[in-house]
Amino acid sequence: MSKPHILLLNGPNLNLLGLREPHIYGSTTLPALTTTLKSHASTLGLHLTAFQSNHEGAILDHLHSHYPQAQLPTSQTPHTPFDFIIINPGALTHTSIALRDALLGIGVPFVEVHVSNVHAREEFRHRSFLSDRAEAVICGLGVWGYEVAVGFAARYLAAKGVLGAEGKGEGQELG
Ligand SMILES: O=C1C[C@@](O)(C(=O)O)C[C@@H](O)[C@@H]1O
Repeated sequence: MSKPHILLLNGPNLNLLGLREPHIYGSTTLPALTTTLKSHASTLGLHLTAFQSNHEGAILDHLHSHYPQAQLPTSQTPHTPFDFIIINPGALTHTSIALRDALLGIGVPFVEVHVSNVHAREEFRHRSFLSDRAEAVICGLGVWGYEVAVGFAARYLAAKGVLGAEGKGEGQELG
């Protein structure tokens, strides 16, 4: 069985992770985080690819690339289908019906991650256009939240039979 494909999708301004407002988002950069997550995913039997964009349309195009038959901009080639998505949509969380529609359109299960506790911040950050359709929402754990999401993805895919027993990785026999 080939490794299930997890997409790590980061939205606007998350390329500035580790640099922007470190008192809120910490000091880990996106490249460093991505390296850690790829290796964590691999230990769990998953193949993780990462995409970040500051452009809503580019994010939608990337999600649409799930469908090889979709009409994509000529510059974009189709990707292998995703089995699971870990998404931090940044500010698009609070504004983008188009992103919600794209995620629901491709029908791939996803977890919504926020580095900060959005509920302890400005009121406009309390609303999400995605949370009610997410398998889970993780917020306020710092960048560790992404690692938790990878662990969740492994368990979720194992429960669905997409990830073989050899790839479950985490956990131990009890009793
Ligand atoms: O860009 C971001 C980052 C964020 O998604 C987070 O990870 O905490 C929270 C959003 O409100 C904000 O716009």
